[in-house]
Amino acid sequence: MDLVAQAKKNAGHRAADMVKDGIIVGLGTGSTVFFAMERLGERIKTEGLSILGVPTSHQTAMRAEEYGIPLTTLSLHPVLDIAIDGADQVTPSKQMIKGRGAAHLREKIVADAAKQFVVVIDSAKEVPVLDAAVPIEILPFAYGSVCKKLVELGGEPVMRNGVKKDGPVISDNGNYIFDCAFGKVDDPALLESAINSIPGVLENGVFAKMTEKTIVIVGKSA
Ligand SMILES: O=C[C@H](O)[C@H](O)[C@H](O)COP(=O)(O)O
Repeated sequence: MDLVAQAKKNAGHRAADMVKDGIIVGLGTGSTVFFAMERLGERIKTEGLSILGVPTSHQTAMRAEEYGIPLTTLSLHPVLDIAIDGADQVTPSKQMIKGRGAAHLREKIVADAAKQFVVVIDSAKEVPVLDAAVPIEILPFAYGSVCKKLVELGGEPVMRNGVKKDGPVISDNGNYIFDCAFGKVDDPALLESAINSIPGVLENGVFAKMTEKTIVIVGKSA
């Protein structure tokens, strides 16, 4: 396992070890949170840990099945005790950009529903200022008018295309994903609200308003 994967595993396992018996856990999407889920699966088998997970993507639901983590829904459990998730960039004030895997719409819903948001990263994700392109989930019907408004906001929206599929990535919710560069983001909360105020935007990957309940775990590789 390379050093980055070791750091991700360390972060994921530390987050999973924070999980107490009998709680409801939001399960994010991505390579780092999958290490947390792997460890939760081990704890279920070896310690008899009893939890229910709320998955944020089809892939996470499949991984949960593989690791033996029982699942529930937000309709049955609208309040979660904890959500564990990865991120693409995180600042010292715990504002972040997420959505490399196009799962940020459900991830933000699940994080918002959780009392505590535990973010697991390796040190390459730590940045002084957010500057990555912001993933934005857009209703296909509205992508033209939304892109025009994003340009007016100072962004450069680029449709995310499939790797082993021609044409646009279609999210788990049936929508398009655009990656929109804004350069350095001086006020992430303002940008998050401005993007979401455009009709046709379902959600964007700036997570700037959950800092109080957020704990960031930066994994170590040794
Ligand atoms: O849509 C994907 C998510 O926001 C991921 O949590 C994020 O991209 C981090 O993924 P990874 O842990 O694989 O770097």
